[in-house]
Amino acid sequence: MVQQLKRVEMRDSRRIEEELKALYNSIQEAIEVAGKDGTIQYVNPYFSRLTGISPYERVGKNIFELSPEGTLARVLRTHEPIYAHRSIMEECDIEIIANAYPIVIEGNIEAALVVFQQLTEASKLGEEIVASKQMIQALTARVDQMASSSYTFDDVLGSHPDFAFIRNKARRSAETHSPIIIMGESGSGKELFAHAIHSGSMRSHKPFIKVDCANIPESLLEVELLGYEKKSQDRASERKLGKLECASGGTLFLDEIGLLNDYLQDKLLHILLEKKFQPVDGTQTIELDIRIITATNRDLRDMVEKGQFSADLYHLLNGIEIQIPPLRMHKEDALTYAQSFIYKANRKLGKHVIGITTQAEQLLLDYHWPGNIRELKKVIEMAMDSVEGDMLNIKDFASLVDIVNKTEEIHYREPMALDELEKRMIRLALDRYGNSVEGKKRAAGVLNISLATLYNKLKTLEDNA
Ligand SMILES: Nc1ncnc2c1ncn2[C@@H]1O[C@H](COP(=O)(O)OP(=O)(O)OP(=O)(O)O)[C@@H](O)[C@H]1O
Repeated sequence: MVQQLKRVEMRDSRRIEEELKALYNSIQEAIEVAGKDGTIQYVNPYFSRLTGISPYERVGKNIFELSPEGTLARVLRTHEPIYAHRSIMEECDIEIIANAYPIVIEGNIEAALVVFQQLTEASKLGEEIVASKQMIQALTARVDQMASSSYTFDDVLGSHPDFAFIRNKARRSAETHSPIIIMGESGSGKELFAHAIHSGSMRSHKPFIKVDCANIPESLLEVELLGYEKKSQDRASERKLGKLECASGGTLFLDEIGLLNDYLQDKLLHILLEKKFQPVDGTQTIELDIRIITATNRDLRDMVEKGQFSADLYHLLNGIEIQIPPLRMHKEDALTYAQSFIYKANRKLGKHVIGITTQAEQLLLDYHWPGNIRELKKVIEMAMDSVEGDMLNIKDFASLVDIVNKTEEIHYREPMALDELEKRMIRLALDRYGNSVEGKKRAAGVLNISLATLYNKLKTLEDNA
């Protein structure tokens, strides 16, 4: 019975041996096996084909002598497998990539086996592709972080009821999936609103990508949006990611959409309808997953009526319309903005300005701000450059004084409370003749009141300020 069992075992192990030999012989990878003392026991036919070394030249030699730093010798020393190891096989001067394993029986290392291939251009390319993919993933994560918007609704200052109403509307619309058109004069805060809407949306952790339709030449805008793929003769392809793809998962902000030419309006319309696109000269189809926010300081509806803008595209983009009021319609907020710009400029310039004199504040409130909040920012920054004390005063806003004085005349065509009119006239006269005693005398003369009355009125104005 025992004899019978032994015969069966031997037959089985011979069968396994033969199966392994057939496998090793047919495999298109080089195999080499060394015993625990380093003696090479076996090389398969592919090993000889690849290296030009026959089994007779190889088997029986010791791997610790032939290649002490090679993978087989290292596995025999460490008992640990090695994966995807690149090296030059010195005996035949070919670059190889190898996996090596210990053969362990009942806890003891008995041998080691290495399987390797020549590192061809194709496999090198494969490795490079994997490395490139990893790099792209890392870069995409970085782009997501960098491109992601850093402005929120907390940065959108202003408490005038009309302005607060619009901000609330924008805040609510952020939570929807609708495309949004932001309209408003230049410098009124359209881009800031777009950032805040993105930050308040479900896409906030994804990129916020801006395309400035005004500043990119028409001829480049298509590539800017769609990207391109260029195949050269050596089949290596050059690819530039378009903004539509960069914004994937996030928000694409198309600034000055009114400047998009007919061809691109049409193209954008089809992309939005089909929800996919191909890069310029490319064959690959890319699915579209973005929210579009557009901005314009033009009257798009009027452009549609005049046939200057595609009606279909307008309706597609106009899910929710946000109309930002110009600063002159919420002038009271000018002082809040001014204070925040002073705070930022203090930090930038290392100054310690604490505010604005009442007279200068009045100037800011009187000015009509055609360039809106951006212009106010610039005016404050210029004043911060010249200021000497800790308060911005009227002479830090010299450029505005003349304009305000000229436009006052236009303002006074509108009816207003008599005490407001009196206050403005007194200020106008003092701005013109100065605050010295001599200046006040001349101002009183022009206003047709006594110097004492002027002093009394100034005192009352000061008390009420
Ligand atoms: N409500 C606000 N609170 C604080 N700062 C604001 C506000 N609105 C705009 N700003 C600031 O004013 C400047 C101009 O704003 P923004 O660029 O958003 O205007 P815009 O309408 O997009 O201008 P344009 O039409 O010229 O592109 C920016 O520095 C912005 O941060």
